[in-house]
Amino acid sequence: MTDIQTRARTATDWIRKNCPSIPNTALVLGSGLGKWIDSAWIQKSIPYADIPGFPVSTVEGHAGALLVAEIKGTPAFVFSGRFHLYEGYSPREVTLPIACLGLLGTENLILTNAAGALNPLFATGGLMLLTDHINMTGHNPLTGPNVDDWGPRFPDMSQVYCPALREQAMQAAMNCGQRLEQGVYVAVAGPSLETPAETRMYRIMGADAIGMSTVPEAITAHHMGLKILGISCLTNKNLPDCMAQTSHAEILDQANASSDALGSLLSALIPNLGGRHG
Ligand SMILES: O=P(O)(O)O[C@H]1O[C@H](CO)[C@@H](O)[C@H]1O
Ligand code: HPA
Repeated sequence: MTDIQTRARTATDWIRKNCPSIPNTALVLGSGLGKWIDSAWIQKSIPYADIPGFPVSTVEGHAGALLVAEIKGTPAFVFSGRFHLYEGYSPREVTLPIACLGLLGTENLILTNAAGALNPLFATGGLMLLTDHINMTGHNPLTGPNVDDWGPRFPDMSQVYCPALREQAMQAAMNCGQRLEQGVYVAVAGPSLETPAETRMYRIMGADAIGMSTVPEAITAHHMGLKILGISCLTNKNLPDCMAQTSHAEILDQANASSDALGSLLSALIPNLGGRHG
């Protein structure tokens, strides 16, 4: 067994023993995107530091706790805080919580993030559904010996973001009267933000939004057969010809401001996802 397999199994066994239920849906909250979760929905909040084998969150805006919640009556795991490559974690460590979900048998995974808008038509504060991604991190969480029990050596990536979940998300947005853009997310390693020349390159490559997360998680989840939905909150415009300065503080402020819109969308969507636990 590889070290990461052992850590994932240890963490999974611990979660199984210590959580009142194993929900069929899990949500990863991006930077500053957790304000909408009603404290009354949280059955249990487990600091990552309590889960053996788990990394700990080091970035502001990422609380670092696994919440066992009921979102409008539907059970969900909420990862309040994620891990990024720039924190110094290996690609496998960054996605360890996702591997645990695969081992627990959770079926639906919603990945959210704060991202810069590369598409000039997308507004700051808006939400974008991921139709696809480009991995420019220079890393892949599946590097190294393949864990055959988890998935194939060469996973097909022709459809990472589940079309049926996307359709349901579009429907939920319509029901909430919300605009939901659709586009391609490019992941970079960070932590430095992009230069105008880099921004121009990513736009020419076909990306609509840019961030430093989500893609490693989506690769691991897809490898293990989870159904994935990705939603970016567009916290800043990232346009090469009128590049405005930005900072993590500004990104967090905008994520906070947009968090209620994300919350309305997810509260409308999650109860309709269905599956093992409804
Ligand atoms: O992708 P999330 O975790 O939302 O965070 C985004 O916000 C941070 C930059 O401010 C980066 O970590 C970027 O990836
Ligand atoms: O403009 C950005 N670039 C990279 N990551 C980000 N996360 C939020 N905004 C950005």
